[in-house]
Amino acid sequence: AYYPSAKYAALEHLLVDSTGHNANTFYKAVTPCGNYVSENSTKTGRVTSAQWMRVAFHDFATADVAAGTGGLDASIVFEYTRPENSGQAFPDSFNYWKYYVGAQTSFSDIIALGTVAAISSCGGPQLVYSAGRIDATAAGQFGVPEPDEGLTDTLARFAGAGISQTDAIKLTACGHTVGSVHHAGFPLVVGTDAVNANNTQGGINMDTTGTTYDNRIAQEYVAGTTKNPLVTSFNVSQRSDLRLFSSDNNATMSTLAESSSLFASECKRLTTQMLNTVPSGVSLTEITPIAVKPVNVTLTVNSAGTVTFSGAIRVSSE
Ligand code: HEM
Repeated sequence: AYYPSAKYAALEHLLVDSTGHNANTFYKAVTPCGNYVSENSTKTGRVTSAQWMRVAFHDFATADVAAGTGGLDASIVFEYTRPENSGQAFPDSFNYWKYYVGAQTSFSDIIALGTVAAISSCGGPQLVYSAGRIDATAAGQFGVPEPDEGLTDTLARFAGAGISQTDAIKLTACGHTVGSVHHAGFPLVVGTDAVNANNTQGGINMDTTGTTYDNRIAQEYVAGTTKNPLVTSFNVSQRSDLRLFSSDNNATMSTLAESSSLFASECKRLTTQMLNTVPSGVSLTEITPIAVKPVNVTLTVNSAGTVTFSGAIRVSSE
C-alpha cells in the first residue's frame, strides 16, 4: 500500500529522492547543471537542464487562459516538429522522460518536474511542485514566440497565456539565465563562427554564467556587456530579447539586475505560474516531502514465531 496514494507516493519519490539509498535517476540528467545526458560528450554545447526548461516554456506558451485550453498538457509531444519548436531540446528531453511516464505519472507532470529539478540543480529557487496534470491527446494551437517576431505579436502571445508585459520580460530573463542559442537550429541568430571542435552545435550562452540560475543575464544586459545572441545577433530582426527587454525602457531588467533575491523570488513566482497553467477542469495537488517515509518495508513472520522487520526509513532533516 502506498501513502497517501500510489500517485502521490510515486511523484513524491521522484521529487525528493534525488540522492542516497533509494535515489531515483531523474535528477542525474541535470546534475551538475551543465550536464548533457543525451550524448556522451560535453563538446556539443548542449545542456540538459536548459533543454528541459525550454520544453516546459514551449508547452506552456500556447495556453489560452481565457478559453481554458493548453498550458502544461504535454501537447508539445505532438507539436515539436513545427518550425516554432526548432531545436534538439525536444527529442532529447522526450527520450529521457519517456521512462518516467507511467500509470501514476503523466507526461505533463514530468515536464513540470523537469523544470523544478533543473532550476534547483542550477542554483535557483526551490519551487513548490504540484501535480495532477492530464496529457493532451492531440496537438494544440500554434503560437510559441519566435526570435524574428515583432514585439506586439510576442506580447499578445504572452497575454493569451496570462502573462503581462512586465512578467513576460521577467519570465524570459528567468529562462535565458541558463543555456544557449545554437547555430544548429538557429543559424539566422548565431553565425557559423560559433561552431568549433569543442562546440560542435555552435552554442552561445545568454550570459557568462550559462549553467547558473542567477541574475547575471540582467546585469550584463543593463551593463551593455551582454553576449546574449537574442540581444546582439548580427541579424537585427532576430533580436527578440532586445525588443522585449527594452520595451519598457529597460525598467524591469534594471530591477532584476539590482537584486539577486528579487530575481529569485520573481522567477519562482512566474515559473510556478507557468508550470501550473493547465486546461480548465484539471486540478493540481501540492506534492510536499513526507517527513518520515518507509521504503521497501517488509514484515516477515519467521518459523519460530518471531517477526523480522526489514527495509529502510527516510527521515527528513528539515
Ligand atoms: C519572446 C520569448 C522567447 C523567445 C523568442 C525565445 C527564443 C529562444 C531561442 C531562439 C532559443 C535558442 C534555442 C536553441 O538554440 O536551442 C532559446 C533558448 C532558451 N529559452 Fe527561450 N525564448 C523566449 C522565452 C523563453 C522563456 C519565457 C523561457 C522559460 C521560462 C525560455 C527558456 C529558454 C531556455 C532555458 C533556453 C536554452 C535552451 C538550451 O540551451 O538548450 N525562453 N529561446
